[in-house]
Amino acid sequence: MARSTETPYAIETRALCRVFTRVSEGKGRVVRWPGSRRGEGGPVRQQIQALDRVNLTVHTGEVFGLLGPNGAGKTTLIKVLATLLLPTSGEARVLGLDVVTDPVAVRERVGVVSGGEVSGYGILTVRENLWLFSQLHGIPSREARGRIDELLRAFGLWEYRDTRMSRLSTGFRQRLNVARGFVSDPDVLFLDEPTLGLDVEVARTIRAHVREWVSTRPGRTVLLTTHYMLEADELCDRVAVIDRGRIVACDTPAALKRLLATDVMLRLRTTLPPAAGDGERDGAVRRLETILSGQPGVRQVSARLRPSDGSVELFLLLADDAGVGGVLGAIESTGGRVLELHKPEPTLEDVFLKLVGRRLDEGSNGAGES
Ligand SMILES: Nc1ncnc2c1ncn2[C@@H]1O[C@H](COP(=O)(O)OP(=O)(O)OP(=O)(O)O)[C@@H](O)[C@H]1O
Repeated sequence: MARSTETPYAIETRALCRVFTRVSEGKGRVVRWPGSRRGEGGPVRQQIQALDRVNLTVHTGEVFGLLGPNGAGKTTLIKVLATLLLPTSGEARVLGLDVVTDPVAVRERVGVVSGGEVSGYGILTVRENLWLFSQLHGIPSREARGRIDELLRAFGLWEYRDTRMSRLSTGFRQRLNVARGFVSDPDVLFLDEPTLGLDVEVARTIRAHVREWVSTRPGRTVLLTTHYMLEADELCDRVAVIDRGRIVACDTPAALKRLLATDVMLRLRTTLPPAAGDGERDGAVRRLETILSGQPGVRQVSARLRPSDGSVELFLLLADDAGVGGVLGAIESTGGRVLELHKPEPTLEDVFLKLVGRRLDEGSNGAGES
């Protein structure tokens, strides 16, 4: 298919689905693998709906964030868009090009960086690695040299330009990995958890570079996945919240936070009910959560035990202030004592909790397994 110059979208998906089949030993919920007999406990096939009817449009020039817990489907979406995986059904276009019928043309115009992986050759120096990638992309030598120097400086790698990659610390290898994504100056750059595990300063450098790249090179688009709220909030023009393969919300960070404008948020720290022994602590936390969920005006509760001091952190969303007294009374009735109480301004984390019903760091419990 020829490139469409009409589309204002860098990325467009319609009812995009991707299903994986996982074969595992032991008990499963779904289909028995042919050949195994009922009751034998043989291998079972499990269907995992990693992407579930995803409709998404990303405008040219946007930094667009996909925010979701582990297993939500973020990497799968990037792999489909970057033509590394075929969709099971639905449509996906990058720069107007269909990823299924026109994969080569898509690949010529996109770049992919996976923060968790380090690509490159240990035997080559930092500069040689970038040079190699520039030549694989067919960048004219002069242009490549200038760009590589720029990237070495922007990512704090200048000092190490002649050091073999194998001699670099993990953090510097990751910088090199992300810098590599910019060498070909792609029209669309997919960054899968670009700052995963990096220290705060390096993560900030990378975010600053992404911003600058998009603002100084018109027509460039970034789709990044993250489960760092701050990253999504600071860097992204728009954010799609993804959970179990589904997009549950998509808007600017500010508009997403406005979703909570009418709600009252409370963060509390309490003691555990005194009767709870070591082995019963988790049960006691869940009981407290259940009791509070039943209070008038309470829309959402999330409770977590703090291993450091055995206290309980509670996050509550209330319909209005009138529910606060009931919440405090309910905590006291369980024998718990309130140690701290805050009424904070909403963050993207709160939005996520409201939309998805659990915290981002609680994971996905297996995306859309059936
Ligand atoms: N090759 C595969 N085979 C079977 N299941 C897979 C495969 N790749 C991904 N999955 C499953 O699909 C779901 C979505 O995975 P995906 O890696 O896209 O999530 P994610 O949001 O990127 O999570 P993470 O942040 O942990 O990388 C998960 O349940 C995962 O176990």
